[in-house]
Amino acid sequence: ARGPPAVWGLEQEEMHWSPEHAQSLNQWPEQHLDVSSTTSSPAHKSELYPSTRQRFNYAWANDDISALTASNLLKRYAEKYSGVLDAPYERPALSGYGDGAFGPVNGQKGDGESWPVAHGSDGAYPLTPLHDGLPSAKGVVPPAVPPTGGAIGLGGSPVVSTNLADPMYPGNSCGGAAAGSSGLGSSQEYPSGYGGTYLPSGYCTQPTAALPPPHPPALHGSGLLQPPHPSPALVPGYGSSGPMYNYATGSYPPQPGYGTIHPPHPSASYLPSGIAAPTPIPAPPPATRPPGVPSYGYQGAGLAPLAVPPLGTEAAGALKRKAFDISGGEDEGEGRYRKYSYEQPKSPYPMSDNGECRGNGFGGSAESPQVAFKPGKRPAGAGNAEEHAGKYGGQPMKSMVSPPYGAGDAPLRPAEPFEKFSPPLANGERAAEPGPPFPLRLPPKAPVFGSPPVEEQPKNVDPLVLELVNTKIVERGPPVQWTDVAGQVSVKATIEEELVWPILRPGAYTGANRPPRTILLFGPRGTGKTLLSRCISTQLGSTLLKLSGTTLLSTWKAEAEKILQTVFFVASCRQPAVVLITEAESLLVARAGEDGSQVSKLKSQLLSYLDNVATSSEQNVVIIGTTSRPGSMDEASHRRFAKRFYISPPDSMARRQILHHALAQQSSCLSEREMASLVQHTESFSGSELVQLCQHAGATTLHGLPAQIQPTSYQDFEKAFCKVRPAASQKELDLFLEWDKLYGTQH
Ligand SMILES: Nc1ncnc2c1ncn2[C@@H]1O[C@H](COP(=O)(O)OP(=O)(O)OP(=O)(O)O)[C@@H](O)[C@H]1O
Repeated sequence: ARGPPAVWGLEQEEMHWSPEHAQSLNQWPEQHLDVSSTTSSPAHKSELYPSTRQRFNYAWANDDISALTASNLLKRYAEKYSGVLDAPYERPALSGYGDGAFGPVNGQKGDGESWPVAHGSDGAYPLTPLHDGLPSAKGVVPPAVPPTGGAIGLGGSPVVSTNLADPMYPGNSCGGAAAGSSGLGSSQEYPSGYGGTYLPSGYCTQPTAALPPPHPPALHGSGLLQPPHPSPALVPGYGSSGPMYNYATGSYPPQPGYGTIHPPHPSASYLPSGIAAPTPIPAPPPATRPPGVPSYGYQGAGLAPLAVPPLGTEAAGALKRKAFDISGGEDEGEGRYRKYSYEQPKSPYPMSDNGECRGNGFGGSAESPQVAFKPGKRPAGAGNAEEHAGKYGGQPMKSMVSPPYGAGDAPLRPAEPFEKFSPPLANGERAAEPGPPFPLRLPPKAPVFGSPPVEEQPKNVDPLVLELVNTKIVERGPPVQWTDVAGQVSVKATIEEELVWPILRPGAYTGANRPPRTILLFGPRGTGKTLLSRCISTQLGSTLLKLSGTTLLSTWKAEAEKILQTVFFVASCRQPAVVLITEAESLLVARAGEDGSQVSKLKSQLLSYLDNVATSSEQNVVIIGTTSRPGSMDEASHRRFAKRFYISPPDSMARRQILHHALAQQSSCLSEREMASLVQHTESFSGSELVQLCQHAGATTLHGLPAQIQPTSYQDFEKAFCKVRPAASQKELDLFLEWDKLYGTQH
C-alpha cells in the first residue's frame, strides 16, 4: 500500500512533485486494493466490523468492490491492524512511521537512499489520518507541553518513545530487533545511546507476518513517499528544524530504567534529569488576587492574613453599627466595634453625696459613705510619657521613613489595646500612648499633581510659602488612636473599613469599589471632626497637613492660591498624606462674596484637587474637609467628597467618657449620681464644650483653696453651666440631621 496522497504535496518541490505523481497517487486505492465488485451489503457495513467501519469507508465507497472481497479485506485488515488500532496511541507507528513517515532525519536522508522500515509502513499510511488516537497523524503532538518526567514524558510522546533505548525490553522479538537494526535506531545520525531496542513492548503483540509489506522501493526512489506531517513541529524528535530533541545525547544524564533520553524541552537544560521544564505560571493580576494569596508582600513578611471584610456589605455593616449604637454599646465586650469605644469608665466618684463636697446640689446621702476622690491615675505606661512627648513634642524626629506597607515587618495596624480612652493631655504629652504604629514620614516619592520630586525645588513654589506650609500647616501633633475619639462608633468603623484598610492594603481592595479618598465631616463645632481627622491620619501613618479655609481667606489671603498649591505639592511629596481642610465651606461656598474672584479661583483649585485625588490611582493622598455649615456649600462641591459623615454631638455615654477624662486632669469629687446628672444636663453639648465646662468648673475652685485640697464639685459645675452653653440649638441639630439624610453617607 502507499500512503495517502492528500498530505504529501507539501514538499513537492523538494521531492520533485509532478502531475504524474498526483495521478498515480489518486489511483492508489484501486490499485492496491484490487477491487472488483460494486456490490456490498449493508450487513457487511454494520455487522462485520462496526468498530472499524468508518476506517475503511474508502473501500466501501469504491464501486468495484464486491461484498465478499470487502468482507475478506475487512477481516484481513482487521487482523492485521487490530494491534495497531486498539493499541494506545503512543504505540503505533512510531517505528511504523519510522523515517518513512517522518521523512528525512535531521534533513540528512537523501531521496535516493533506502528507507529501512521496522515493520513496514504499509498500514500506517492509510490509518494515519483515520486513527483518532494518533496525535502525530492528526498533528496534535503538543511540543509546548513538556513531559513531566522521564517515564511519563517518554510514554506520552510517541516520538520520544521511538528514541527510547529501553533496557526493559532488550530483546524485542517481534520486530524490535529488526527495527533496531534497520529502523531509526540504526540510523547513522543517532549515536549508540539511541540504538538497541527502542520499541515498547506493545509492539510484541503485532506479529511480524501480519504486517503489510513495506513500501515498494519504487515509491521511495521516486520520492513519492512524503512525510504525512508537513509541519516540523509535529515531528519534534526528527525534524531538522524541530528544536525539541536535537541535542547531543551525552549532554543528558541517563535516565534510570530508560537509558539515555531526550530532554523534555530545551528550556529544561538547566534542570536535573527527569525534571520537566517548568511551565511558567503568570502571576494573577492584582485585580484577581484574593486577600490570602502569598504574593502579597505583607503576608509574605510573615504577617497573618487579615480578614478584610468584603466591600459591598456596606448596608449590613451599617445595620450592625446602628444596632450597636442603639444598644448603647452593651455588646461591646464581644462586638467588633469594641475597639472604637471607650471602656466604660469605672466611676472614680463613689456615692459620696454626704455634703463633704461644697455646693453639692444633691444633698447628703447618709447611706453613702464618703470616699475621698482620688485623682485619675495615669494609665499604665505613663512612664513613657516624657519619652513620647519628646518624640513628638518638639524634638527633631529621628525616624522619617515611611512604613513599608505591604513589604516590611512593620505592623499594619498599631497594636493598641483599644480599650482605654486616653485623650491627649493638655500639655501635649500622652499618658498611655502606645507610640506611633510606624514612623510618620515617607521617603520622598514622585509627586502627583504634576509636580517634580521633592528634591528638586519646583520653580513655581515660593520658598517662603513652602516654609510656611512646612511649619504652620504640616501637623506634628501626637498621634490619635480610635479610642481617643469618644463616641462616633459607627463612623469610625466605616472609615476604617472603607478608607483606612483599603489604603493600607491596596491589593485587597480592587475593582469597581475604589476606596474613597475624599471625606467630608460635617457637624456642630467642637464635636471632634478635627480629632477624628487626626486619628485617620495616624492610622494611615500619614503626613497631616491642616489648613483652615477661613485662615486662608483672611490671614493668608494674599498668598492663598500659592499656599493651597503648595499644600498639595507637599502632600504629594510626603505620601501617604492627609490634607485636612477645616471650615471647608468657606472655600467651597455656593455664592461668591466681595472677593468672589479669589474665592472662586480657590474653589475651582480645590475642586480640581478633589477630582485629582479621587481619580488618580497613583497617589496616597486623602482630602478631609470639615464643616459646621454644610448647607452653605453648593451641591456640586460637597458631592465631590466621596463620603460625607455626620459628626453629631456626643451621646450620653460619650459625654460621660469625655467628662470623666477631662476631670481626670484635675482634682474633683463627684458622686456617681452627680456624674449622671452632669451627663444628663449636658445633652447637645459638643465634646469641646464639655472639656470647656470641666475647665471652668475646675478654675472656679482655684479662687478659694488650692486645687488639691478643694476638688472640683458639682456646685462648681453649676456655676460653670452659666458660662458654657451648647452652641448648637436643637433647631440647628435638626438641620444637621436633615442634611445628613439628604446628603450624608449612611453608615
Ligand atoms: N468625640 C470626642 N471625643 C473626645 N474629645 C472630643 C470629642 N469631640 C471633641 N472633643 C474635644 O474637643 C476638642 C475640639 O475638637 P475638634 O477640634 O476636633 O472639633 P471640631 O468638630 O473639629 O471643631 P470645629 O468644627 O470648630 O473645627 C478636642 O480637642 C477634644 O478635646
